[in-house]
Amino acid sequence: MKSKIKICGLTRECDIDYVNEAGPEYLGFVFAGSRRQIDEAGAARLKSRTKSGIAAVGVFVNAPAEQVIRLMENGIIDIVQLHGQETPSYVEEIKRRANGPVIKAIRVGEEEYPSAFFEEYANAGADYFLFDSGTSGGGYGGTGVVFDWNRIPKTPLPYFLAGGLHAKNIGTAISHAQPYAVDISSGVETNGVKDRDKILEIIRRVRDV
Ligand SMILES: O=C(O)c1ccccc1NCC(=O)[C@H](O)[C@H](O)COP(=O)(O)O
Repeated sequence: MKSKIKICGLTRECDIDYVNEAGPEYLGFVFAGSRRQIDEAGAARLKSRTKSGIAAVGVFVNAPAEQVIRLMENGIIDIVQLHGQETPSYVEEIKRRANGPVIKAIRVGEEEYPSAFFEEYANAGADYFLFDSGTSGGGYGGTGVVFDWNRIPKTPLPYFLAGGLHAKNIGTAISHAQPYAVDISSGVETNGVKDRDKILEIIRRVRDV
C-alpha cells in the first residue's frame, strides 16, 4: 500500500494554499515551543482555509490535556500527535475525552525500548506511532536529522516515519521502511519557510514510489 503523507509545521496562509494544491493526507500545526509554533487562533484561521480531505494534526510536547481536548472539540485539529514524554495514561485520557486518533511520537536514538513499552501505548488507545530522530538532533522534533532506519522498532501499530526526509531520500526511505505514512517538515523548507515547489516535488515522488 502507498505511504500517506504529512506536511508539518505550517504557519502561513500561503502554506495552506501549497498543501491544498499538493494534496497530502495530513498537515501539521505545531503547538509546542518551536520556530514553527502556531497559536490556537492562527491554527483556527488556517484550518478554515484547508481543503476537506486533508486532516489537521496538532503536535504537542507535554501539553496540558485541557489544551489538546479544547482544540479537538473546537474542530481546529482532527488528530493529536504527542511528541514529548506523555505517558500511556495521558494517552488514555486524551482518547477518552477527545475521541479522535492519537499518534505517539518516539525519538529513535541509542535507547532500546522493550516491546512492552509499545504495547502499553497501544493498549491505552494510541492509533499510530511516529518514529523521529533522537535527542542528538537537539530538540523534540523538526530537526531535519535522519536517524538509522534499521533501528525502527517492531510495534503493534502502523507508524509515521519522520526525521530529515526530503525529495532525494524519500524513495529510499519508503522502500526500506514501508511506513504507513511519511512526515516531512525541514525538507520542504527554504530559508526556514515552507516552499511550494519542494512540497509539490516530494508529494509527486511519494505518489510515484
Ligand atoms: O517541527 C517542529 O518544530 C517541532 C517542534 C517540537 C516538536 C515537534 C516538532 N515537529 C514534529 C513533526 O512532526 C516534524 O514533522 C518531524 O519532527 C519531522 O521534522 P523534520 O526532520 O524537520 O522533517
